[in-house]
Amino acid sequence: MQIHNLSKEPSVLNTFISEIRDETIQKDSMRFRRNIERIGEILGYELSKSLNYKNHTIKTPLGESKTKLYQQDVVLCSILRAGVPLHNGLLNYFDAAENAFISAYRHHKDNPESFEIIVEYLACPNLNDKTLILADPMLATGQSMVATFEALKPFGVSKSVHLVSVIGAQKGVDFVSEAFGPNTHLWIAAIDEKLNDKGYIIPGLGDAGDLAFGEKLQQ
Ligand SMILES: O=P(O)(O)OC[C@H]1O[C@H](OP(=O)(O)OP(=O)(O)O)[C@H](O)[C@@H]1O
Ligand SMILES: O=c1cc[nH]c(=O)[nH]1
Ligand SMILES: [Mg+2]
Repeated sequence: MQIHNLSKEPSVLNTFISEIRDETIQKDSMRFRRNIERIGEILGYELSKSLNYKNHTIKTPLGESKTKLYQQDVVLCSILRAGVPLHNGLLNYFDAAENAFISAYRHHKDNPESFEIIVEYLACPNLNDKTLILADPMLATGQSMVATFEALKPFGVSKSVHLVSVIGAQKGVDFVSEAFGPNTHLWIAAIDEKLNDKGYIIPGLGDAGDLAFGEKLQQ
């Protein structure tokens, strides 16, 4: 897996990351969602540089312009709930992408320290020979990404896989790096040091789904 950690090079992206982490600014849920969306746009732009391009000639009113355009074979799959604003950001740039949605949540069983990933809802187009982008803002243990990819297998074999995430823990990055094959990429805005005993990224930002959409009752 090729890991593209965008925070290695300082840019305006750092401002958006700082705002979603900041315990005061992140309380503005509209700003939180918009910042995740803006980060999705930046990650999508960087990812776009790795796609396949073909020569095209565009007729302008005054002549012809030669350019290269990417192959329109992108399927954008996001993990509910926190994936929704990231999905919107990516879709802002991949206009004609097909879309898949999957619900994968961490179900805490007997104690807050242990959980299993529950996949319930899945809507997905044919993935054969497509460019699959799997998006989830938080890559903590990496189990949600791996469980999602497993659940997508009956829908076909994509020609390439791109994971897109905002903040990851090194442990989760190592886990997906091992689980996904060589023809895969991870596009990520920041990689943090560790997880706490409840599987939250430290320093991270807290609970992305709750910050974007409000607290949910535990099932
Ligand atoms: O890498 P992992 O250890 O699998 O954890 C990451 C997952 O946890 C969060 O989802 P959560 O269960 O909080 O659901 P939500 O989006 O509905 O809040 C997050 O959005 C990821 O999907
Ligand atoms: O730190 C974390 C880990 C999982 N999900 C979140 O929203 N935050
Ligand atoms: Mg959550």
